[in-house]
Amino acid sequence: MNPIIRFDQVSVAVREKTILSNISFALFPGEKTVLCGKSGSGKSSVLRAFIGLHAVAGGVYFQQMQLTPASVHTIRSATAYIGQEPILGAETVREALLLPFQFKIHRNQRPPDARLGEVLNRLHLTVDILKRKCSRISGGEKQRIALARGLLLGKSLYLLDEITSALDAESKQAVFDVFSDPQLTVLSVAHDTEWLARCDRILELDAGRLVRERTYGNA
Ligand SMILES: Nc1ncnc2c1ncn2[C@@H]1O[C@H](COP(=O)(O)OP(=O)(O)OP(=O)(O)O)[C@@H](O)[C@H]1O
Repeated sequence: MNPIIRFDQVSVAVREKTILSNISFALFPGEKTVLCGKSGSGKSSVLRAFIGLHAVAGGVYFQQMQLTPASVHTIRSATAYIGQEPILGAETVREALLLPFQFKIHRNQRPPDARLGEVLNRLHLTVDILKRKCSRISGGEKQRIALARGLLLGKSLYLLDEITSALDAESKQAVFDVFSDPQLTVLSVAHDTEWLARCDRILELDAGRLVRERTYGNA
């Protein structure tokens, strides 16, 4: 089986400062992997490197395809990247959810309202949020709306940056339930021990280096 994500000796430098150093790992279909480590250790940079937001030295691969200026669009289209403060790109939540379906490639997949409600409920949100302004919803709500958009598009690869840190217990459980789906592959950043316990693998970073790989409970 080929990995969905592979980093082969990846380094990233921003303005001559090395922020990732020689990172190698692979993520296989259906796996849930979490990056942990101190603040500033490079966790979010790993996610950003995968979607081409950093210039990288070394190889970043999606399936067998290397990340290059020519492939970056394909990689982004296949991935649901949920950053700490997602930009939803629309005025209302309904518009944000339907935004990708305006484009030709997804036009005939436009979900009916019932489907929007179903996905929102799965994430412990109600349909009332559809008419709210994106500028007036919380960071945790924005992340769940970005997640809902990924689910509506049928994406199977999720890059999640601290998506449970701002959530109450019920919303967090809803997110856990969504990602208990064995079809979904997840590369996440988290500190939350409950999230770590649900992941197959924990990659620990320290000062931009991958220093340890373990499963929960195995120190
Ligand atoms: N665009 C950038 N320009 C300059 N420095 C950057 C940039 N992006 C990241 N860095 C630096 O790279 C290092 C790693 O940042 P990163 O956001 O990946 O850390 P993190 O482990 O995710 O931190 P946190 O847990 O606080 O979110 C930090 O020192 C950060 O200041």
